[in-house]
Order: sequence, then structure tokens, then C-alpha cells
Amino acid sequence: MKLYLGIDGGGTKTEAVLLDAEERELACITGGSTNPHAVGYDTAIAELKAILDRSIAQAQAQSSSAPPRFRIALGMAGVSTDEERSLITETVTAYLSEKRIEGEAFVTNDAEIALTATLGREHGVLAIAGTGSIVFGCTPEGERYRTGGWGHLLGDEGSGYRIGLDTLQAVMRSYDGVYPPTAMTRLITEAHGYHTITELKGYIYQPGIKKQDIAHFARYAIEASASGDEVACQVVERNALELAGHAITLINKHASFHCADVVLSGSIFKHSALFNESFRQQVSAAFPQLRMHDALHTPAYGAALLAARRTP
Ligand SMILES: Nc1ncnc2c1ncn2[C@@H]1O[C@H](COP(=O)(O)OP(=O)(O)OP(=O)(O)O)[C@@H](O)[C@H]1O
Repeated sequence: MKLYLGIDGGGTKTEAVLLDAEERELACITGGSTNPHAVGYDTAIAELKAILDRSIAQAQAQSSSAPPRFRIALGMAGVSTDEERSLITETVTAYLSEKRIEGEAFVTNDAEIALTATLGREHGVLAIAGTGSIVFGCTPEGERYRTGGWGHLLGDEGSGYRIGLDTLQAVMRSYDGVYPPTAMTRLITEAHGYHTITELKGYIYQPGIKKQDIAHFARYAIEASASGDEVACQVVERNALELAGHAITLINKHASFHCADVVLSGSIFKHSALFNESFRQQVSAAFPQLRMHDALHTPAYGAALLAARRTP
């Protein structure tokens, strides 16, 4: 019996989806971040092995006959160079042999799995706004292009991280009177049990504060902007326009992208109507023939489809 496991390793969480030979979903497992640039290699690999343990235990519990054979596709945020891909492939291959499990693994990227999840194919344009951000394009002939995706220090425009950082800076500017009062201040003080917003300083400058801790604050801009808060709307719209600029640059790189399907993926597109709409308007104004789609299925499901359909 052959089973297909798709893994979407994000900056905040990792999701695994298990499909049977008929591409029916058997299980969905979630765990912590497996992005080595967000949590470090040791933690990322330990988390990946824990997710493999749980996925394989679920698969074995559901297969009554002979032990299943696995094909595993991993779409990992932050794993983009050949060296990084080899390291993850070797780690998973060694894991399978150590556990005496029959199977093979290959690493794709978080863009290809998200495109496959919605379009059922790997060509098209994808904008991801999750903890990080990237715009990715693949032509029908398999040529690949990307804009952004350089991580939180070098890029990540329009990401949860950047919106989170802008949110933190905006509430401090509002406290100083540089910006007008904003509902984000109350949302943060209430959620964190602060008496005053200045307590943020003690939290943010603690050692060990990570990219995803900053990205967490994006939710306050998203919530306040939904009620029309001026400062929050500016934060959200500015980031949507920055990511739209990346998308327009990417689309300009190849004629086939000018009338392509564009998939909008990641929690920021999902949870912020303002972000989603601002992005769509800006990009459609430049390329009116594009077809925009909100992501239909999870990227982990797309990874599992790739595991089923692509030979490593
Ligand atoms: N309910 C919510 N409301 C508003 N924002 C949210 C919500 N849930 C998550 N977010 C935002 O989305 C970010 C995570 O997005 P997502 O789950 O798409 O990323 P990820 O897959 O972990 O990361 P990536 O793919 O970028 O490495 C959080 O950091 C937060 O900023």
C-alpha cells in the first residue's frame, strides 16, 4: 500500500497531510515551526522528526495489511538552496531507514505546494503573506521566477512579520504623539495584561524574541483596521501595496504571467479583507487580465498531491 505525505513547514507552524493511493485525505497533523531560519536547524529538525513520527503512526494505525510505503514531499519555508534541500532530504531519508520504513522523500518549496493546492498544477503566480512573504511564478514550460522571500531581515515585505513590526512601531509613535491615537494600543495592552503600552519595551527586547513573536502582533493591525482605525489601515494598506509591487515586478518578468492565475495564500490574505482587497486592486490595475484566487486548500494538501503525482 502506497501513502503520500505532504509537509508544509512554515515559520509559525508545520502541517502534514496524508493521502491514500486514491488521493483521499486520511489525516492532518500540525506541529511547531520547522523553518531553520526562524527556529534554528536543531529545533527545526527535531520538530520535523516529531511530525514524521506522528504522521507515520497515524498511517500505520489506518493500514490493516502490509506496512505502507511512503512518498514524502516537503515544502519548507526557508529551505531554498541546493545545500538546504539536500540536508532536509538526507535527514528524512536517514530517518526512514533508521525506523525501517520503506519510502522516499523530496523537497519542493512552499510556493509550489501552495500553487498545486489551489490550481492542481505548479504553473501560475503565487503571492504568500504568512509569517514571511514571497511572490513566485512558474511558466507552463517550468521556468521559475521569484521576487522577495529573503527572510525578515532582507525582505518579507507585506508579511505577518513586517505588519507586526509596523504595528509595534506604530503604537509607540502613537504613544509619543507622532501618530494619532490608535485602537491597536488598547488591543495590545488588553491582550498582554499591560497597564501601559510602554511595557512592550520590556517584552520586545528580551533575549530570545523571535520572528514569529513579532509577526504575532500583525493580528492587532488586522483587527483594528477592520473597524476602520486610521493608523492600522495605513499599516495594512502600506504592506499590501509593497507586496503588490513585488507581484507586479514578478508578473513583468514573463509574458505568460500577464494573464495567469494568481493564488493568494497565507494567513494575512485570509484574515485581512483590507490587505486582500488592496493587493488585488493594485495588481489588477496593472494587469487586468489576471485571474485571482484565494487559496482553496492548505499548502500541506498541495504537497501531498505533489508527492502522489511527481516522481522524485
Ligand atoms: N486569526 C488571525 N488573525 C489575524 N492574523 C493572523 C491570525 N492567525 C495568524 N495570523 C497572522 O499570520 C501569521 C502566520 O501566517 P501563516 O500561518 O500563513 O504563516 P506560516 O505558514 O507559519 O509562515 P510562512 O509560510 O510565512 O513561513 C501570524 O504570524 C500572524 O501574523
